[in-house]
Amino acid sequence: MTTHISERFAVHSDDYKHYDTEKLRKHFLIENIFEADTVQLTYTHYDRLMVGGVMPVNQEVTLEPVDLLKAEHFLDRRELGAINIGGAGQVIVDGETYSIGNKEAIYIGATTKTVSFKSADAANPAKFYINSTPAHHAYPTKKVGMSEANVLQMGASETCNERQINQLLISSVVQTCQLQMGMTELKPGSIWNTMPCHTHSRRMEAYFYFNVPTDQAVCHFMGPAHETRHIWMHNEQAVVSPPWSLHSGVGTANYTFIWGMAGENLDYNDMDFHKPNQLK
Ligand SMILES: O=C[C@H](O)[C@@H](O)CC(=O)C(=O)O
Ligand SMILES: [Zn+2]
Repeated sequence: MTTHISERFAVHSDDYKHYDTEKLRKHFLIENIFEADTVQLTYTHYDRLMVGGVMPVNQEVTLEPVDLLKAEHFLDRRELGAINIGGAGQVIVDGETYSIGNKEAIYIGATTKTVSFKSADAANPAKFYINSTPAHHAYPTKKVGMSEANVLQMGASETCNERQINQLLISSVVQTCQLQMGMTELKPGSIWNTMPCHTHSRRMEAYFYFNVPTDQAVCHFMGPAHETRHIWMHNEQAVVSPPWSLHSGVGTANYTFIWGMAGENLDYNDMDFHKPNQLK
């Protein structure tokens, strides 16, 4: 069993505008989320949000403390959210087993000592996409399925942005210190997410795109509204959105993505909107 962890420092928007494709990808794109029987993590210095994935195949995979945290247990001063995008799985938290199926989430509170992940069937493994943030209060661990989620219908087919936003780890559903997570599903024929787009300098955000057909891609947009850039993304890749950046994408087919946020305010709606005809 292995943990792969890398560290990403924060970028200033004045620097970002001079980046070429390679440098943009190096600093913002996270290409490898799932590797069999491995904990894959990226420690970002955007609100210290960690982005990663666990895909248990042949064994139970344990979340082990990493040297970067200098903590006895991974979650001593952190909270964690996981959403399963694969087959049926289990998350074992301090000896208690939670069954987490496809599109289901679990919130794991700070001071938890042990966390491990299992798949029900190695031929159809669970894939837990993970976000973890610093936390200074221990809220209870809670499973959140689609029946507990707060579901929003957004957009319209005329503007190619008809989508369902499943707010899973949101303050009306589960108590967290700063983490918010959910999953947005684009309807067939709709390809634009988060359009009209927005910023929220109180919080950073990370997007994880999946259910992207192998011969298709998603063009993700970032930057201040007057200075946008794009990153072409493939299936099961994540992208970090700094507090100064909008985050929106257009696919060559419909797709699904998980959004996760950290920082100030647990108010999902406190966004500053940018109309399409204001973008540059
Ligand atoms: O701050 C909130 C996030 O950017 C996403 O939840 C937006 C989103 O899923 C969408 O509009 O499709
Ligand atoms: Zn946002």
